Amino acid sequence: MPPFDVPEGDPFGPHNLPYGVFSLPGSSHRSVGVRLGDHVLDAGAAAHALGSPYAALLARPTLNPLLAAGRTAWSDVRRALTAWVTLPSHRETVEPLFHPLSSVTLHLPFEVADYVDFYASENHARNVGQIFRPDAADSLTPNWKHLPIGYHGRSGTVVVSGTDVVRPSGQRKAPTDAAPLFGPSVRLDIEAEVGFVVGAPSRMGEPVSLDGFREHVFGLCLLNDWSARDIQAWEYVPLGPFLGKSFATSVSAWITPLDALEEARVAPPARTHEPLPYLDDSDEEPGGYDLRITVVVNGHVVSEPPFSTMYWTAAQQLAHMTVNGASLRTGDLYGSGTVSGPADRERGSLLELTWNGRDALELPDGKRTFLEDGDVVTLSAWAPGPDGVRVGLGEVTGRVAPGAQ
Ligand SMILES: O=C(O)/C=C/C(=O)CC(=O)CC(=O)O
Ligand SMILES: [Ca+2]
Ligand SMILES: [Mg+2]
Repeated sequence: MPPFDVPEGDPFGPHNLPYGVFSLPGSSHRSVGVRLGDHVLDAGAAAHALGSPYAALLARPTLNPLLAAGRTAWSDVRRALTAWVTLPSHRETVEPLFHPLSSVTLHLPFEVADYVDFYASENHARNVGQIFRPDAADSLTPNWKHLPIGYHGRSGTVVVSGTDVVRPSGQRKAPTDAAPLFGPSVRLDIEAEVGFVVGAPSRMGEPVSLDGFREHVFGLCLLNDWSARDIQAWEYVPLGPFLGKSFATSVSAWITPLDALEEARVAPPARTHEPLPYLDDSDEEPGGYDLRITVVVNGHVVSEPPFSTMYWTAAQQLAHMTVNGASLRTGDLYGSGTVSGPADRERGSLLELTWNGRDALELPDGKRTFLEDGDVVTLSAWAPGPDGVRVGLGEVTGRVAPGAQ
């Protein structure tokens, strides 16, 4: 059982060390935790016991102080943690500060400041374009290859993995309906995404360039952008997503630091249009990440979206988000946009997987177009790590609870 002896090849070995926030049974006290195997280390308690200068940053109920501390502190803390969980000399002190994962409650690990969601998968954008705008000349809008399209979402409804999602009610109007109807959504969907967590803030009026990505972004998580397609299709013209998406966004409990994902960096797809200079990453380090996502509905794998296929990178999204001088705050979260690969079973939404409900998925326990009450959706992912060992990205799960009638 000792966490020090985590099996070789474990995706949550000492090469990973994602951060979260946990509490123990019967206690409301929240602590910053670091995952090792199937245990969580009380990072603040370990820092205190070892007399670390980072004890004050880590002995907090949220990751925000650590996020705000910036890249040098992030690297120092990670180096220290790696030593604490691997050096035999620390074992006696640190080992009692681990708790089995099964015994703790995981919480939303940071206070979400602003939330932005992008639209960066070309496969997804083309699929949705064909479904929502079948009469348009091109499935991509004319701006798509020139800027990463996004919208500001609702940060107050970002919830941690495991939180039930109540089916939203709202207006819908199919082209065949004479007038709008009101009631619980009948086209509740998921969107498999990766969320990027901003740590270091920026100043208003000062855009963050592509190479500022690593200075400002701490790490990433998995994100499910729950979407009510019927509400969305009726409301979105001309200002974009609103109530069809603002009711809930789920994130994984573990934030994987960018430093754990060095081996996963890959070049994004070849650009078919030369971007404007502030988005031109041709001379930058590879901005893509090779993350392999799995989408599971009620225990059945329905899709395996490959994040490496995303056209716009997280660094380009950050540069675009701030090019007008908008500032970053600690705890800002931005979603990559739905991840859809080129193959049918690589699509990141039921909208695409069922082609707007036309082609039901045949699951072992029945057909599925959109989500039904009681359905459980789980996104998980891993990335290549050092020496062929995987970096586990944890999971984000949620159950659909019935809406108000
Ligand atoms: O093309 C549209 O009108 C709508 C697209 C979406 O719903 C996707 C969205 O939220 C962005 C994304 O996740 O890629
Ligand atoms: Ca989305
Ligand atoms: Mg959402």
